[in-house]
Amino acid sequence: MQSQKTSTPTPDQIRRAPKVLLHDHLDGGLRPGTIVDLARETGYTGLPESDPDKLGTWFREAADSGSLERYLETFAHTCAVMQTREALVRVAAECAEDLAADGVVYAEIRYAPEQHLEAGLTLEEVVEAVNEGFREGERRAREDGNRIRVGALLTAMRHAARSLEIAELANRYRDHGVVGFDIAGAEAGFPPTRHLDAFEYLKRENNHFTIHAGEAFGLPSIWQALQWCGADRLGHGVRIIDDIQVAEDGAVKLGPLASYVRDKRIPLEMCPSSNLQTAAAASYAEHPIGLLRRLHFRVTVNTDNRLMSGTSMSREFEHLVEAFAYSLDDLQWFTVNAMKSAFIPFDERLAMINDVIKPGYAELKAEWLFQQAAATPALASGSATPQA
Ligand SMILES: O=c1[nH]cnc2c1ncn2[C@@H]1O[C@H](CO)[C@@H](O)[C@H]1O
Ligand SMILES: [Zn+2]
Repeated sequence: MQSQKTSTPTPDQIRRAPKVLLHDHLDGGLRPGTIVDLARETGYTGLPESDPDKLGTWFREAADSGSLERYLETFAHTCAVMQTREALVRVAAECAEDLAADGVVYAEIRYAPEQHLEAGLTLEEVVEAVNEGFREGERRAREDGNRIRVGALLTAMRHAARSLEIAELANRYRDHGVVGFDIAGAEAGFPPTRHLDAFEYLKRENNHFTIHAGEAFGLPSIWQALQWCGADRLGHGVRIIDDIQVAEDGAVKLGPLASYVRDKRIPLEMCPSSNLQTAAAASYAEHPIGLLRRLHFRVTVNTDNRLMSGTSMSREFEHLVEAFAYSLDDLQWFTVNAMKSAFIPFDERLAMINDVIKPGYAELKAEWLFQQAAATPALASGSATPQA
């Protein structure tokens, strides 16, 4: 009899598996229907479509542009409707609710407070509104029987000049819903060292940060993020592949930067679908995540922008299962990697791994046993005696 133990996880199992998300933009994950509602309520007339389904399609297609710069243009519409306290609370609450319904148990959601000041909110009011929304979403998730914990990462835009101010904001809200800092936006022409003062400040404060690096620009960006700025994690980091040589016989040689990233267990926040849209990778099967996972880099799987990529954590896992035949053990490995790399305290990360993630996967991994028993009713009724 063939064991089902190693069979491919089903979409339903993937959805029920506990998942951890470290790289997801608040302004890249709105429900299309919410964008339409908020545009009406706030008087924003610039939306390209007014029907939610068509608007969702518009975002996916417009973001499917082959360039990070064009991909980022779509955020003008989401940021436009996220300018009031009520809008931010709603978007954040729905974010937590949607992630929890998808089986995400821990998420770090990022956004750039400086992009939400157009209607007169202060930076503090933006952070407090988003925090309120996350708490509301966690509460609604509990009511629905789901469990999720959400922390915020404050992003500074790399083309702008407010990074030190945003880093100070992140530090001030450190024990109040904010768990770290990030820089995002166009990468080419805006190297991480442009914001060195912000990173040096956070290091002096013993605070945590990640840097978008190695997405639309290569090794120099990753090198700066790590060796000049001291990033705890890399947002994307896919281009680390440029420092890895695979010979025809399969022998692998890591260059000095790739060795450093692997040796120091630098977490890579990989976002496969987003990378296909910005042409940082050609297909799921060719995405560097396959090789990096085999080489035991500290790889994590993320959504980046659920709206623009029409994705979810479950969808990202499904794509990878299809491309690389990953098992539940592989999905657990990605999830434990992500939890180890989170910015919350060590004891909480450990409890999440031991008390939530491992038991969740253990339960899923045991399902084949019971499915098999149910599929052989003759044995259960005793009419067929198994041969010893
Ligand atoms: O993959 C990405 N690379 C770089 N920047 C990004 C990416 N996704 C979103 N943003 C940028 O981050 C801002 C704050 O959330 C978004 O408004 C968008 O401009
Ligand atoms: Zn991102």
